[in-house]
Amino acid sequence: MTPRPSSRFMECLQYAAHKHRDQRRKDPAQTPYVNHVINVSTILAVEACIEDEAVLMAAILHDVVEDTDATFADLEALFGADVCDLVREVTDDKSLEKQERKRLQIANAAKTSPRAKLIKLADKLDNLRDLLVNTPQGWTEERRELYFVWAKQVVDNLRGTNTNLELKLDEIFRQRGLL
Ligand SMILES: Nc1nc2c(ncn2[C@@H]2O[C@H](COP(=O)(O)OP(=O)(O)O)[C@@H](OP(=O)(O)OP(=O)(O)O)[C@H]2O)c(=O)[nH]1
Ligand SMILES: [Mn+2]
Repeated sequence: MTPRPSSRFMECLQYAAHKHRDQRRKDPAQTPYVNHVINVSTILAVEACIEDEAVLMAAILHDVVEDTDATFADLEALFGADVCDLVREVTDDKSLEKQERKRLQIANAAKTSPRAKLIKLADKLDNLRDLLVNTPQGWTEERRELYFVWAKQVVDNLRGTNTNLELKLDEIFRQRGLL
């Protein structure tokens, strides 16, 4: 029988689409924000062949606490502690200065659990694929280049997690002369 998405997974999609409904990405086309989280979960399912449903659900929810009014308590009540804890692992503390958040992403990457590392790798892969073809609104070329350099530092601390995703990221870093 053809597998179908679980009700839990569908509820995640619906919840993320609702919470991110007024947000747009920074690309010139102002893509709906939810496209990004769908991309991240799809990268994990299709390109990394991940079947761990909590990981695929957490990928859909990975920016919902960082960027909307959703709380970890909401996620735990709706989707359970396992999914909630994964989202917690990949959520930046928005109360910190931006430079400190960027530094912590590099430092914390190595300490993250293997399942959360998968989400972080797919997140960076989607952001970098976008940056290869778009310059976010208001960004200079230099800022775009610095994002590639910073993302490589994060990815370097996530290695040994998924060969396929790491090969695809390395292809991008090679293209940008960083490898
Ligand atoms: N490439 C790209 N990025 C965009 C776009 N729109 C929003 N973003 C987000 O912008 C972040 C990078 O911009 P920065 O200036 O470094 O960070 P900031 O959003 O905290 O100011 C990425 O977050 P991140 O911390 O790297 O990851 P995450 O927040 O997605 O988890 C990415 O998700 C877009 O159109 N293209
Ligand atoms: Mn993201």
